[in-house]
Amino acid sequence: MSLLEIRDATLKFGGLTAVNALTLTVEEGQVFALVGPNGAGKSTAFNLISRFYTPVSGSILFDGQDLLRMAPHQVPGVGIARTFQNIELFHQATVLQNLLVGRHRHRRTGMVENILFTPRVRDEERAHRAAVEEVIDFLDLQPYRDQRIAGLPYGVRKVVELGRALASKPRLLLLDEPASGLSVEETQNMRWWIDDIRRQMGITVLMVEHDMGLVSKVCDRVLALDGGKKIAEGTPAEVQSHPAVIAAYLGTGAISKTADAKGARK
Ligand SMILES: Nc1ncnc2c1ncn2[C@@H]1O[C@H](COP(=O)(O)OP(=O)(O)OP(=O)(O)O)[C@@H](O)[C@H]1O
Repeated sequence: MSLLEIRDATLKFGGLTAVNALTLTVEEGQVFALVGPNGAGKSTAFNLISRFYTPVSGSILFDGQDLLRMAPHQVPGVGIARTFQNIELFHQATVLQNLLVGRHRHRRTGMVENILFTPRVRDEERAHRAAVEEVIDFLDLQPYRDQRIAGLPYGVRKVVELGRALASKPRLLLLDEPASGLSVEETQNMRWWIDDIRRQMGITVLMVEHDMGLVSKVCDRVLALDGGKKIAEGTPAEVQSHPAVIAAYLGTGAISKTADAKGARK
């Protein structure tokens, strides 16, 4: 059974079909990318999986479970975590506190136990701390662990957001433009982390990304959208050289520029 199966999903905003009969299958252990020019429907597809939007037709199954029967707040509980195009963190809280938020889905103790700070609460707290410290080590966030988000550079915030998603120990990680706004060096680090997230942590990754250099290095499979429709699917090389993809990007120059820039630093 595939980990994620979207069948014929369509979403409209008024008269605009943002996602048009999208069919997509992500296998456990894959790193899969959704690409396409601006307005192609990539973020909308992500928001369908997160259940922020409900398709007018089609189905979405996660590990065989019908995601469309779930409310958005139930999605992390089945093992799906995500990052956002515009980083979503608690700016006045520290890195450690933000990562602890990621542990929310694993909390088993109730409000009364927490007020009384029972031994069960103390044990649970220790386990959450240990899980978060593991993520801090993995992402080299030790120098920032007690700093507030508000004072951190953009590139570090981006890593913290990734950390918050990882702290929930998901089976599927949705990354919305993980390289956007990052320097060449930070993008390189992101590449290693995505590789390690798959290899060491065994987490499946589905990402939206414009940087074709990053996509071609970390992804097994790529699906290209344009105008809400699938126009190509295959390996990064197959999709990049597909005539429909070249035509969709024609004029934006994005696909060749990003590939050239990353190729140069290889
Ligand atoms: N909340 C909304 N209300 C109305 N139209 C929307 C809404 N969100 C997105 N759209 C439209 O739906 C289409 C797909 O948008 P979407 O944000 O999914 O594209 P995208 O591929 O993620 O683009 P980008 O790469 O610029 O983020 C676009 O035409 C966009 O203007």
